[in-house]
Order: sequence, then structure tokens, then C-alpha cells
Amino acid sequence: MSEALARVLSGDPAERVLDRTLRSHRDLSREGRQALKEAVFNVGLWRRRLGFLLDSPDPSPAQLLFALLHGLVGVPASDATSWAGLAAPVPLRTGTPPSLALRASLPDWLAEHFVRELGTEAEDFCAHLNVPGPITLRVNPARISREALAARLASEGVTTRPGAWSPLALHVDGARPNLYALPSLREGLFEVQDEGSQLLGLLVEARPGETVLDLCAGAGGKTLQLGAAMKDSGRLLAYDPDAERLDRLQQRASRAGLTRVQVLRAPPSPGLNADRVLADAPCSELGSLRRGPDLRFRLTPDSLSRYTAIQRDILAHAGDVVRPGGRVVYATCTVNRAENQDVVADFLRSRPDFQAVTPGAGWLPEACLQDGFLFVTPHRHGTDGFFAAVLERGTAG
Ligand SMILES: C[S@@+](CC[C@H](N)C(=O)[O-])C[C@H]1O[C@@H](n2cnc3c(N)ncnc32)[C@H](O)[C@@H]1O
Repeated sequence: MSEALARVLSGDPAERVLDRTLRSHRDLSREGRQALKEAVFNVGLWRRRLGFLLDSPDPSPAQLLFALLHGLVGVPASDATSWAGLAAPVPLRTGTPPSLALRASLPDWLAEHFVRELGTEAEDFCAHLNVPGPITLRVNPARISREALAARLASEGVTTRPGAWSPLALHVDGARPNLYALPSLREGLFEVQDEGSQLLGLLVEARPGETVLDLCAGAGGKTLQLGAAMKDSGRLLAYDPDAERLDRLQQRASRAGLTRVQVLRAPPSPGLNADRVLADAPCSELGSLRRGPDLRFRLTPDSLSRYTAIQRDILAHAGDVVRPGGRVVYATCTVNRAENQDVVADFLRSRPDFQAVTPGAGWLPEACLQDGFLFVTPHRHGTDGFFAAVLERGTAG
């Protein structure tokens, strides 16, 4: 246990450390495996708050585990001492930590960033980064309705409830099921996708018969969604510079029964004249921090500015390949004006033939909008954090 904790604390990804540790300790009981998992995840996540309780800048893994068990979970000191493998209990501080960074267990620079971005909401936002998000499914509307999928999943032993924002979303209730064993997944009736991410795909409003470009397609999470919305008709083009992700996209598209996805191994040229372009740009991913206990500790302050040049290039490229009258959706999964509003403002300055239009007019709840952009967050919407702008190219000139 100490060794696994030490590796996570020194920067190895918690998921990977846990995987390796469990594989080399196959003799562990079910309870033992669960305890190891909880310890690695929670010490990894709460390390800064635990350091405050211990009043030490460099506590040992065993001391951190003791502070977690006794100070945060409330296990009696004698049990916590022996479970942590300590010879004696360690004194713990009481009282609320004095800074947001310590209360929410974040690096100082990151907590300060969230205060700059979110003001009085930063505390609530950061608290929600410490609660794992729900497992959310996106129904494949080309194959089944949301209600019928919920009934089908119930018959397979999985209870769900509808999402509040995306008409395609179902949240899984109760214990984490093995979704990959379900026939309904193999039949392509749903994909696993955060509700906020579903909104980005929906904002494209792709229709059957159109030419749609997914410019940062990755492994195709949103390409599949666009293909379903287009009822597998028209032209759906997917580009990404990462060839391995595109390979996975191709496999997923054929499993989902999409025959019209065309993978581009080189960037598309302006002659494309697409009706719609989704630019789901690479970003600092601050909106996804609740997805892993230690992601926040692997970021550095320069992540806030690392992607802005490439984001500007990608959006400029999107502007070049969409037809007059067509639309670009620029999206990120981060909470950072420099990567969101500022990139869009620069684009609009350099391309006066474009204007920002209200995202999802007619169907997207007002609560998902802020200053004319989509902005959803864990604390307000229960989704991961996402930003999106819908930019329409004028027809004049
Ligand atoms: C946020 S991820 C996309 C996720 C994907 N749309 C999905 O739904 O699964 C950003 C993607 O942008 C890609 N990317 C990086 N540089 C790029 C560029 N210059 N042009 C287009 N895509 C780029 C990355 O390889 C990465 O797959």
C-alpha cells in the first residue's frame, strides 16, 4: 500500500498505479482490493488537505493514510494507526483550512485561477471537483428512443434516470455496472458520454444530407453523435493529427453502423465548403478534473496558456472550411477565458464575416448559457465543465 501511495504522490497516474498493484496482488480479498482502491484514490486526491491536518509539507504515505482515515473519515485513532502501519498515532490539526487550495486540495495556482474565473462561485465549483461525476450514457437516436433504452437497460439490470439538459442523456443510478458486458452496448444502442459533452455535439445541429466536418475528432466520441444525428447520410468528415485515435474512430464508427464517416489523414482544404464544422479543440481540460483524483497535480501553470496558439489556428482553419451561411462550433472542456472567450473574440475581430449566435436557440435551456456562450459546470449543471461558441458565417460578399 505504501509503495503504491508513494508512486501516486510522486506523479504516476493513480489509475495506472492501482491497476499494476492489483495485478501483482491477485491474492487480495474483494474487501482488500476495495480498500486499496479507496486509499490510493483518496490520498491521491486529498493530499493537500491531509498535509494541512498533519501540519507538515512533506508527510510520509503512511502519515497521509492515517490523516485520511482518522481526520477525514473518522476511523478511531487506534484502528487508523494500525491500518496505516504506523507505530503510534500522529497529532492532527483541527479547524477549517485557511485557503481554498487547502480546503479543496488543489495546487495554489489552480485555486487562484478558479477564483479569478468564477469569483464567489469558486468555492462551490472546487468542492464539486472532489465528487466523482455520474456515469452518463448517450442514446443512439438512430437506433432507439431514450425511453425505450431506459426500459431495455432496466431489463438488463441497469437503473437509469434521464439527464436534465441533454435530451439524449441517461444517468446510471446505483453501483457501477459492467456496461461493456451489456448486449445493448454491443448493439450500438448507446455510448458512454458526459452530459455536457453531449450538448457540444447537439449544438452542431447536424442534419441528414449535410456536409459536416469534425475537425478535432480524436477517437470519435462526437463523430458518432453527429453521424447518428445525420441518420448516416450526407458527408461526415473526421480529421485529427493523431493517427492512432483516427484508427479507433474508424473501428467505433463501423461498430455503430455508420457507413458515411470519411476519415481524413491530412487537414481539409478551404474548398470543402462544409455546412457545419465542430472544432472541439485541445485544451487545458480544467473542466474534467473530477474525472481523476490526481489530474490536478499533474498540471502546471503553463497549461493555462499552452494551447491558445493552436486553438487560434484551429478556429481560423474551421472558419476557412465552412461555407457562407454555415456554422462553426468552437468548444473546449476547460474553464479559462484565455482559451474560451478570448480565442473567440480574436477570431471575430479577424473575421468580420462571422457572428456569434445564441447556442441551441429553441431547445437549449437558458441555464446552460452565459454571455451568449454555452458554459456548463459540475456545480451548476452536474456535468463536466464545457464552453462552446456558435459562429455563423455571413452570406454577403
Ligand atoms: C478534446 S480532444 C477531441 C475529442 C473528440 N472530439 C471526442 O469527442 O472524443 C482534442 C483533439 O484535438 C486534436 N488536435 C490537436 N492538434 C490539432 C490540430 N492542429 N488540428 C486538429 N486537431 C488537433 C488532438 O489530437 C485531440 O484528439
